[in-house]
Amino acid sequence: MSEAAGPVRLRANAIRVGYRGRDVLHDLTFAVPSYRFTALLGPNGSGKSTLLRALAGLTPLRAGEVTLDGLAIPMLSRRRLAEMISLLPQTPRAPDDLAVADLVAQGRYPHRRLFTPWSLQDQAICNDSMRLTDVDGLAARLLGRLSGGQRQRAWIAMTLAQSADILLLDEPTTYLDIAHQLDILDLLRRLVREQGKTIVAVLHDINHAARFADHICLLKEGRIVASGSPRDIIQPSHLREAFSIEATILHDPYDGVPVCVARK
Ligand SMILES: Nc1ncnc2c1ncn2[C@@H]1O[C@H](COP(=O)(O)OP(=O)(O)OP(=O)(O)O)[C@@H](O)[C@H]1O
Repeated sequence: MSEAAGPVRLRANAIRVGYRGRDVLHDLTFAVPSYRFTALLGPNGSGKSTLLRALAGLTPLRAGEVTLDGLAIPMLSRRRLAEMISLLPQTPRAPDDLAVADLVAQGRYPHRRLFTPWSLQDQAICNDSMRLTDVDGLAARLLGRLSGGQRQRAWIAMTLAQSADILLLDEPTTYLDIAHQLDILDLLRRLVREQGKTIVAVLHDINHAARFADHICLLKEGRIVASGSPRDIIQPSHLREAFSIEATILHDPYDGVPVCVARK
């Protein structure tokens, strides 16, 4: 169930990850579908953030390996990895007195060389990233003076400015109002369709995953319980197994997308 049907660039092979004495991911294998938008869903504590960090090469593995284009991640330099993979963590940190434009410019660091001046291309990419995330009007504002949602969009802009092929996003819609949630999810889908990005995003909203993702990977207690298309995964049996909920699956009369109505 965990194998992707299409091409695969990023792959976790039987990875075991833990903190102190406890394993959190148990010999988990996951082939990230390339050029697709994958949603990671699962209950709190099921290991979604841990898996995302492991895919980004930021977590020591107790067993197994993560490979990018067939190479184990430790074989790649930090710079090379950052050119290929951009991670937006769940709670990113930056000084409150940093301006939005300066945060977004940080995204360019893997592409910059010592003594190379900031280029027009760097600036154009940052401007584009801010425009796409609707923070271009906030470029001069300090992070500490933004709302939670504005700050989250600034971080997404920084993640985009990195120009990586693979984006790993931990709860990118947190703090966003419904219109901005839909904007960001639509943007992610367009980045996949129009720019050939590969995206894995931790989402908590089953219906957003059903509507926007091409692929859903359902985690429970550090294991993948189901992985496949939204239609295959948004099923009462899978949702019961992962979340212990009773779900009724309807279909949006407008476009037929599955809609989950959940009860305990
Ligand atoms: N730095 C850490 N030190 C110790 N335990 C940790 C650490 N980070 C995560 N854990 C534990 O690992 C397990 C998986 O956590 P993880 O954050 O990956 O889950 P998650 O599915 O992303 O959860 P959530 O939906 O709540 O964000 C949890 O039991 C958590 O308590």
